[in-house]
Amino acid sequence: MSEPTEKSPGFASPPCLAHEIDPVYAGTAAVDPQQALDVARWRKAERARLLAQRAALDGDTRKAAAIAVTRHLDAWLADRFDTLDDLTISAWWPIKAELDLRDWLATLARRGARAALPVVTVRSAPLVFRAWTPEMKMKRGVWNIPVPAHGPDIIPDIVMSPLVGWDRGGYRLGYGGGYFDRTLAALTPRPLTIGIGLDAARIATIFPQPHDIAMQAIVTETGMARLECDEKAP
Ligand SMILES: Nc1nc2c(c(=O)[nH]1)N(C=O)[C@@H](CNc1ccc(C(=O)N[C@@H](CCC(=O)O)C(=O)O)cc1)CN2
Ligand SMILES: Nc1ncnc2c1ncn2[C@@H]1O[C@H](COP(=O)(O)OP(=O)(O)OP(=O)(O)O)[C@@H](O)[C@H]1O
Repeated sequence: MSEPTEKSPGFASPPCLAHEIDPVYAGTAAVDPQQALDVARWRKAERARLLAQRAALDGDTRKAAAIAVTRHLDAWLADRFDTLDDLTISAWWPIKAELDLRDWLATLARRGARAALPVVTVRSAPLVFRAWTPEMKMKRGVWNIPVPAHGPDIIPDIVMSPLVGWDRGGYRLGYGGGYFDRTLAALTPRPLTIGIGLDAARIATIFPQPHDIAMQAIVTETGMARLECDEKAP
């Protein structure tokens, strides 16, 4: 499939922080419907390619990548926060060969922080988050993903989101539900956002659309990714 062309500036990676001041980048400018369709089609094919590439990795490679990621995350947290006390950090219950960070997530409670998982309560609406510990009773949510059966909705300080693909603008490709974008758009103040995935999942650009919200940092097994906007790095 050929790549969508960049007819409108709304489809290019915005220059750093341009989305804060320019309606084109802020997502309030008109979108060319044909181009939106082209991008959606292109993303579908890219997603399939990246998911197949990830699924083909052996389990040990994925496990090693997950451990490396948690080392980089710990270094980042230590650098950024004097203490983890009272921090709420959300991650995910792994599906489709995503990196499994659950052991690391479980250590957060012992370190004074709180782990959380995303929950789809309403289709095509923002995610909610619930506190998670390994002992907790779980139930099956959408796509059969286990979610905490009970507990109040909480708002994380840090939202870590799994990446199917990513680019150096900090933009992510997920499963196509738009859940993380909708969730981040709805949260004020916005939590810190960290995308987590494999180095090999990097693509030149995801052709960011007005609804796409860039991650402030991206961590892979090789470390904190260098992003085009240094200002975005937390
Ligand atoms: N492990 C994990 N948990 C997660 C996410 C994730 O990415 N990883 N999510 C992160 O978002 C949320 C679930 N995401 C979902 C994304 C899409 C669909 C869905 O129904 N997709 C449609 C196809 C959409 C399309 O291609 O346009 C489908 O399968 O029919 C469901 C849940 C919350 N939990
Ligand atoms: N803030 C929003 N409000 C309404 N619709 C949105 C919003 N953000 C994204 N969407 C819709 O969600 C759909 C999928 O978006 P996109 O391709 O960016 O998903 P994704 O980032 O890969 O998925 P996910 O975030 O679930 O991992 C798009 O059709 C988009 O219009």
